[in-house]
Amino acid sequence: MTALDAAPVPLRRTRPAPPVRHVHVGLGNFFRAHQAWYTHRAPDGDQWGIAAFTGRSPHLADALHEQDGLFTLDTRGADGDHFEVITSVAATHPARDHGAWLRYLADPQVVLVSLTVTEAGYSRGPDGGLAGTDRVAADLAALLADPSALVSTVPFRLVAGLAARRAGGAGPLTVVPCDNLPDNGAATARVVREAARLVDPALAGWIDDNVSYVTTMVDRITPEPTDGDVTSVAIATGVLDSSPVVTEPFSEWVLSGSFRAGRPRWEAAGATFTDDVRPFEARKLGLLNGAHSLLAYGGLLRGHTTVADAVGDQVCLAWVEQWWDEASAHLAAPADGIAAYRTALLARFRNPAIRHRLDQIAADGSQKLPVRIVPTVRAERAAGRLAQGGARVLAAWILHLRAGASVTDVRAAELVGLAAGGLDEAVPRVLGELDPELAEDAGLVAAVLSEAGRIDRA
Ligand SMILES: NC(=O)c1ccc[n+]([C@@H]2O[C@H](COP(=O)([O-])OP(=O)(O)OC[C@H]3O[C@@H](n4cnc5c(N)ncnc54)[C@H](O)[C@@H]3O)[C@@H](O)[C@H]2O)c1
Ligand SMILES: O=P(O)(O)OC[C@@H](O)[C@@H](O)[C@H](O)[C@H](O)CO
Repeated sequence: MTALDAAPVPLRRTRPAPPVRHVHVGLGNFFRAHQAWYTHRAPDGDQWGIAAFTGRSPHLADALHEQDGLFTLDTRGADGDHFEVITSVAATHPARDHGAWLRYLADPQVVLVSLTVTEAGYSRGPDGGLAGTDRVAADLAALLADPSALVSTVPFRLVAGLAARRAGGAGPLTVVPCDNLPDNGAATARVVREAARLVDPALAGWIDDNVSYVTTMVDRITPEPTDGDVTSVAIATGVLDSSPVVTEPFSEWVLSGSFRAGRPRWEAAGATFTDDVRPFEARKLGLLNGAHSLLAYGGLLRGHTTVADAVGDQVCLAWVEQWWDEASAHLAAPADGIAAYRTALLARFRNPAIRHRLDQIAADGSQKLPVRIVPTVRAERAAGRLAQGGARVLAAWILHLRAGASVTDVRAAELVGLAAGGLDEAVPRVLGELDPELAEDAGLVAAVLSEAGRIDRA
């Protein structure tokens, strides 16, 4: 008998939601499987309700509002599925509900803002400063005209909220970015400071004095859920949840920095607090995310759909191992620790219950390759070597861009144009967009061209 032999029960709260003291931007799958889950498990989690805003589309905010912010986390491991209803999300809002955003930020009870807005969401230019995009210019003009105007970029949403906080005398606050960016605390501080200075230098000074930025390494493979997941959760639990999340058993959260006005006891739920996140971050970005990007571009070219499919292909697996050898040479961790990490990663990639689509991972290569692949390519060059595995990832990305129609990237139109035409000219043109020095390195350009030819024949 399945739970669905009876009519499925709607998901609704039977107890009051926790009081909101934490606001999140980027209500999506990863936030729900990770930060919301840590707070749910923290011993004082019932004092730390989260108000979560979508980054753009209202869909998930509306769907979760219908079920009081509750959702089912379906953790899929070798021993089957484990279901938990997560209670920490007290309220959900679409991005356009800017009035609610300003009210939360002006509330002294709210002392944390976390972010999962993708690498592209930070509006960073190539040097890490605030990008000179049309959206940034539009937000600046809007805020100069009206401090409560609706703005869309993350740096200006934060600046608008912090201006409301300063006006309301609500005191210090901590920002906790949780995207796959190296030194994400400093990266966030920089774009917020630059945006604030453009709006009002005095506000920028207040932010410097009252806002801290924590740096984090986050890890939990969380694919986009499918309609089938809604059905399988309903069958297994008897609960009608429109928006469950599927994730893997592994989870890691490493944080560093000071919290100006408190936080949940996330360490009691498994988070690690340290003085230096960098070794954790370099290992994860190079080994996990670097291999993901390799499998995404190389695996899609070889006709695969998911990470598990691609890593089951001996050609892709050999590519991953070669990439890992190159990346591992530049990691600070001891060799036995890296070997164990690689073994564990392979098991995570092979998890047959996690359908992590390669096209999801392939999005925004222009933002991901500079932090996942280019540091190893540069370090290998500095060591007098040419990273063949790294060159292969760059080649696979350029071939992916040349396929054109399926490219999802904040810079898609521009990059697809640069990647078109004769490959000999296209390779240095595209590499130059990642880093001009790469395009001037004749040995690297030749290696990328050669790998592009090999991938086509593999
Ligand atoms: N899914 C994972 O396995 C995983 C693991 C570790 C870290 N992350 C980080 O979390 C991010 C989100 O992943 P997800 O799986 O939750 O994706 P998702 O698509 O479920 O949610 C993404 C959220 O970010 C918002 N967003 C997207 N682009 C934005 C932009 N330009 N500006 C503002 N908001 C924007 C969306 O509106 C949505 O609210 C990733 O990009 C990554 O940096 C994800
Ligand atoms: O989430 P993105 O788009 O930054 O990258 C895709 C994957 O590499 C990523 O989500 C990993 O699954 C994750 O970083 C594992 O913790």
